[in-house]
Amino acid sequence: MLEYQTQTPQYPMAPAFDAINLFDFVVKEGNGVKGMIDSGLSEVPDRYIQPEHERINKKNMNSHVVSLPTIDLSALDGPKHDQVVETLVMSAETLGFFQVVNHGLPIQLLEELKDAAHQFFNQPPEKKSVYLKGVSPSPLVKYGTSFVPEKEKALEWKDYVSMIYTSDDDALKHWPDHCKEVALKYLQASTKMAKTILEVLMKDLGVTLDASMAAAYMGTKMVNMNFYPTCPAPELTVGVGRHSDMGTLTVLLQDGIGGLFVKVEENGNAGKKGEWIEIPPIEGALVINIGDTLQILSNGRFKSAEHRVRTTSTQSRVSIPLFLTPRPEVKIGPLPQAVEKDGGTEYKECLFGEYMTNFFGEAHQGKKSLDFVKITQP
Ligand SMILES: O=C(O)CCC(=O)C(=O)O
Ligand SMILES: [Fe+2]
Repeated sequence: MLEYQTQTPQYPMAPAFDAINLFDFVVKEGNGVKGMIDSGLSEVPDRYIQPEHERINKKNMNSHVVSLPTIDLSALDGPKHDQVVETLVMSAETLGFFQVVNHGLPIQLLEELKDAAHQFFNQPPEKKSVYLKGVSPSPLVKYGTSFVPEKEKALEWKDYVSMIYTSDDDALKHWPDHCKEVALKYLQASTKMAKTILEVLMKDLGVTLDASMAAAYMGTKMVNMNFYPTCPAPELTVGVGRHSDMGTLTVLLQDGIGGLFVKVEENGNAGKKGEWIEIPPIEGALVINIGDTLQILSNGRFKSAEHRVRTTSTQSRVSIPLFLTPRPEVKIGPLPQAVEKDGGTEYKECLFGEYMTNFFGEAHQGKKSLDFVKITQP
């Protein structure tokens, strides 16, 4: 790993931020949280202070060590095949989060990817703000901060860049130079791995994942690079608020800093219902989580996990998710095989595009996104 140094502050003294000024500086002008910190800020501005119940402090974290399965994916091709399938299915049915090793992605690629993320965000603000929504030279690249800043009372302590995949050529043409090659390799290899995992999970539902289904449910691919600058008071802020991912599967590379927490939905090996447990950083591992779409397709059997990210005061953190989602025109609803097994349907059908519009329509609010299709019993 390279050593990272925060850039020399660009202002000798912290500018006096009032609320509007701050929003313009961070969000509209694209300085991001990183620009705010680099300007010499030493206190968390009001706009970033979370209400008490959303803060991530020692009190509402698990106190005991939990053991989460780390799955050796290469064992799917050997005598332990059935055992690995069982662990994958069990993890998807309970926590909705697991980690994989021997996943086929070279460790060096993962290191290069984290380095590329640091390099991108360590650029001066004007290099990043060219990709702001509305001015970006490409519809495939978007740089921003928080989740939906205009709709959020308290902003998230995070900057990001999103890269949408349409083809290899487009990626190499449009994605930022700093990360395009490595991000594309990550996307290609992770997609292949995620397809294997989806095949296993679908088979358990009695569904054979053919090429057209894979294209339907994982047809949109997007790599994000998240950057969480150091925070002077982590107990007052969140890196990402409580949410579930909207798509089918997410593959996530996190660095060694930690701070990703998942809510336990049902009592089980992983912990007690309602408890937040940390997905510990494991070198060389990738985190996989189930998104809302797979929960819907499986008629509620596989759990899209609620998760959130804590900030730290010591070092900037990076994470790089690959979101695999349906294309907007794809209809999502419980698969007939799952409904037949369960004798009833939990969710109504909708177009994924409609689901997405609703998802981005509000600030992060846990798993509320699923209410959009949930059938409520009279
Ligand atoms: O940074 C992380 O570990 C998770 C980020 C996340 O949940 C997301 O981008 O959806
Ligand atoms: Fe997420």
